[in-house]
Amino acid sequence: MQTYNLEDSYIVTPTESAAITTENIEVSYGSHQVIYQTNLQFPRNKISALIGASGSGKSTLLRSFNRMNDGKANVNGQIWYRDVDINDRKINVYELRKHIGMVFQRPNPFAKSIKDNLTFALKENGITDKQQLSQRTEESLIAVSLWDEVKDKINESALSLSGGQAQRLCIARSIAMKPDVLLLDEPASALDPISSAKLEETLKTLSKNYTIIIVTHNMQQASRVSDYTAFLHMGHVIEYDLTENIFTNPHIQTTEDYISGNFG
Ligand SMILES: Nc1ncnc2c1ncn2[C@@H]1O[C@H](COP(=O)(O)OP(=O)(O)OP(=O)(O)O)[C@@H](O)[C@H]1O
Repeated sequence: MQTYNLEDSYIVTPTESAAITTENIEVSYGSHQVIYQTNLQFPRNKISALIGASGSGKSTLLRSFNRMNDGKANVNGQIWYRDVDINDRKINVYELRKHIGMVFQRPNPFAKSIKDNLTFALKENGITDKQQLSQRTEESLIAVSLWDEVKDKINESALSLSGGQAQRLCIARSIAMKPDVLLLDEPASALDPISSAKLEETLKTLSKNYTIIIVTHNMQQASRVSDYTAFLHMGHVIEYDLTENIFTNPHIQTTEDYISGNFG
């Protein structure tokens, strides 16, 4: 692979107000540093994509935003969410994750009914009113365009759903808790193209009410779905800009080479 100057970067500050701002974030697994000096602002109610070759650090960076690296990696620097540094060790991680939810690569519904998948965490958080539980269930399923597909089998096992439906259920499960921010780590990589397209539509709709940060390997997906894109290379954010600019008019050679398929 061609050697690039990793200090060469082009990072914009979005004009919209930020939901999450990182300040000098660095992440290491033991002595292996995998994220370097990251300063990014992720705007509210927009979709931001993290792209880059395998091993560039996308998932590691994403996982810092709701403390999923705790116990695995050292994260230094600040991550601001509503004037709170969520990287502060004193933060209640359980509470934090009610505000910043995460959906993983493989759909992982609980082996419970569709309804129980959605109400489980709500009940754990003290919501017991049946009408309220039903309303949240319906709202969350409508938000991910799953309600019409499952409304007649809400008490059946979630394990009977297709991969695409199960992934949308997992997103519904996250938003049932009414978070602000949704982190998605390659949510479509295990889905067929039709389910993947449906998921992209869902994300677009959800971005009216949620801030979404998505890791994706799929550049077409990033260009279709996201408003902003950060390109990572060997743990460095090389370029961060409006998605349209990244894909049509990148400022840095490394970005251009990556998006034109010259490596990765
Ligand atoms: N739990 C871990 N322990 C040690 N090293 C890890 C761990 N997770 C990731 N790494 C290392 O951190 C670096 C970045 O990995 P990460 O998974 O964040 O990259 P990525 O860009 O998301 O890759 P991919 O697209 O393949 O998922 C890699 O060198 C990887 O081997």
